[in-house]
Amino acid sequence: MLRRLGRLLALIDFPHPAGVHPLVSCPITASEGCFPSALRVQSVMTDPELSLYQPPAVTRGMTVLDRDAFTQTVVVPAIRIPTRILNRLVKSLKKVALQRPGLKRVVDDDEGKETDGEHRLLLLDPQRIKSAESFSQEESAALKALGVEPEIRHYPLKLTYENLKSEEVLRAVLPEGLDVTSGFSRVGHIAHMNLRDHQLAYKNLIGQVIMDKNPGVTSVVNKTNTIDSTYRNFQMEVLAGENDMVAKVCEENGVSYEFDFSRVYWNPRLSTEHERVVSMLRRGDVVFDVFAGVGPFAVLAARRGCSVFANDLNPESYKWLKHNAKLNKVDSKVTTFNLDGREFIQGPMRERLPDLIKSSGSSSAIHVIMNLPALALDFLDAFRGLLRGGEGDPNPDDHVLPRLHVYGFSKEDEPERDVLERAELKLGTSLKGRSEVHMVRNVAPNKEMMCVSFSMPKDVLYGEDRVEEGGSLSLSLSLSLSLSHAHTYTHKLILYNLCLFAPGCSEEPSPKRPKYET
Ligand SMILES: C[S@@+](CC[C@H](N)C(=O)[O-])C[C@H]1O[C@@H](n2cnc3c(N)ncnc32)[C@H](O)[C@@H]1O
Repeated sequence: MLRRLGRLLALIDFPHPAGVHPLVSCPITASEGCFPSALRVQSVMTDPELSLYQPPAVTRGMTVLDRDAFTQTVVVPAIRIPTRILNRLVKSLKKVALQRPGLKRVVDDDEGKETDGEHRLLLLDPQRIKSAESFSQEESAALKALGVEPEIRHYPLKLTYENLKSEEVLRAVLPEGLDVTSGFSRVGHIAHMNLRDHQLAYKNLIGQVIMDKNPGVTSVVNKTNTIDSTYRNFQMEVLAGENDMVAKVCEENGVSYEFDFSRVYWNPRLSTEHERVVSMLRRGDVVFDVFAGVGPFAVLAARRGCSVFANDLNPESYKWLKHNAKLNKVDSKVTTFNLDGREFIQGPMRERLPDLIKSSGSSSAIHVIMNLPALALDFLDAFRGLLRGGEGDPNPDDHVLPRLHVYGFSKEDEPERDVLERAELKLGTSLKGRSEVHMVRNVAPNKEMMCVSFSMPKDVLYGEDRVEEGGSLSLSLSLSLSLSHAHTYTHKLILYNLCLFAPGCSEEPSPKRPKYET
């Protein structure tokens, strides 16, 4: 029967009515023998731009998901293969075989039934196979070698919601021409989306589709504000599924974390960065994690054999930080604090540093991690004069001093230079020759997340410039540094004029206006 249909199709090129997409066949509410539309396959086969699925018009603008409305019968090319060589040939034709979620690509052949199932049909991708000539040389050779005619048949295929990809469903629903991007971050059972304005009218349907199409996702949430809260957590709205925000994340390295995603900071895109920094640590090293969150650096470092002092201001992060240390059986290696970062540096860290510096050397090192990119660089002045006049050697070797890894966002053209200069400005000294800058990731158009790593200069820790909590930097020193680092004429001029009023500010000649800058 199918062969007869195929022959018929090869002869007829039906015109399709205006406004009807040539590929659109009939909704499945009609019987499978709904051939008038299936006959339009001729046009389908000649238009490479068309995708297999062209949604029924009733799906456009849908806001409550009606899965049945997506069902459709399309006609796809197929090749008839003797069952005994099926496996061999399917392997040779795998590049052109139809690939669809939940669909079998090898189906019974009506005629095969008559001949005791000696033949099956392999369904082919209509984008790749339009006629017998579409097969590649290798594919044609494989067919020839096994004695199979490359004759293309036409198979009416029932596509249901289950066989569609999420983009296909959303493209069918959302207004034509608008972006349907359905990307999300996965945090345990939660899919976390960031919908655009034009998608909001369809938000619950989008959530449901994401849940249907991604096994293991049982909750879909949408971010409802930008991440500008103190604790760096998102406000979110549940679009579909359960309202359980306590997620369990199992990382590839065998570490698990649990936390309430609605109340703490967690970014699945940082796992490479966590591993990069922790790979620099050695067993026996000491780590101070100033903005630890729920512990992705701290727990990983402790698992590597380091002693960790981890701090976070958010009481909820602190709770899960302790929980995660326990969960990963490193609670004896992680001491936790619930303090402001500056208090942590000037309190618990300051108390421990003299002894640690005394005992650190070739076998162990001290690391300080500061991952709060919007603000961490501003906390660096807390190290100025931190150990001045205290216990311990006031003149230790450079290599025993802490190594810092400080994160910062930059929107400048030269983000490496920008974050390094901001670090120098806050420390009141140059980091020339003792720092590295790493680009972590692009967080938004023209906004980079950077990490500056450097060994803390002795003169910062033991120098004069003790800055108490809430205190200000030495104005003259800051101005001198910024003046020597300013790149634009305007910037230089402002700083130069401020310097004139700051006693002790280094005297640089008045900046010259370059020709190209106004
Ligand atoms: C960007 S998150 C980083 C968390 C974790 N280190 C990571 O890599 O995923 C910054 C963390 O700093 C905490 N935080 C914000 N302000 C703080 C402050 N002043 N002192 C200490 N922690 C703070 C937030 O609660 C948040 O957990």
